[in-house]
Amino acid sequence: MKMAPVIAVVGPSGVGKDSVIQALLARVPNFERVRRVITRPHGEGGEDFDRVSDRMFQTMVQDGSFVLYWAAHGLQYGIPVAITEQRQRADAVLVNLSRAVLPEAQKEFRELIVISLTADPKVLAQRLAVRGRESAADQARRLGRATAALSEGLNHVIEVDNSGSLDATVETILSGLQPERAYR
Ligand SMILES: Nc1ncnc2c1ncn2[C@@H]1O[C@H](COP(=O)(O)OP(=O)(O)O)[C@@H](O)[C@H]1O
Ligand SMILES: O=P(O)(O)OC[C@H]1O[C@H](OP(=O)(O)OP(=O)(O)O)[C@H](O)[C@@H]1O
Repeated sequence: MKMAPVIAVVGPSGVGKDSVIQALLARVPNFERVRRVITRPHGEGGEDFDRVSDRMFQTMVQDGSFVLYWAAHGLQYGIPVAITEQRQRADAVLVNLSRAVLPEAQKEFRELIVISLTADPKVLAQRLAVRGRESAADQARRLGRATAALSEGLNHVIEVDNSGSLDATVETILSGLQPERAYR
């Protein structure tokens, strides 16, 4: 049975994970993205996700609705089991993950490609301010996690600096993926 790779896009808040995922989807026909389940408060938008209460999230954990879940920024995030069906039909499945869950994700998905985005700290601060999803205090807290290092033992990591244009980043990623598969 076909089981396409999972491409985890990771990096600090404001680095451009969602923008890069969207740009890759626009560029490559048979990539899909995972719709995450998040306990994000009403009024805070973001990518296309399923908003649930803390209580509903706990029920979903108990019901086995997630292949992976974690807590960050005072929120809970879950990756639904439907990711398996996506992997059966797509050429790759893109997902925004916490850097902290990558070892677990590699165990779970087996074929995991990590795109680790970086950007100059000043650029990060400016992008969070422009995005304006969180309060200034929350933005500052998010910037505090900016330097978290990736775990050892990840099989396939592509590090890309997204301080420049999104187009340049997407080209770099596509060339990085190129050796194994023809995505263009
Ligand atoms: N290469 C880029 N150049 C300029 N602005 C960018 C770039 N990548 C992302 N942005 C902008 O930075 C902000 C944060 O991007 P986002 O994709 O939400 O990051 P993340 O998901 O990592 O928090 C958004 O306003 C987005 O439009
Ligand atoms: O452990 P870390 O690698 O620091 O990641 C922590 C969380 O930050 C991101 O969330 P989210 O997409 O809600 O926030 P962001 O857009 O501000 O990065 C990411 O998806 C994780 O859930």
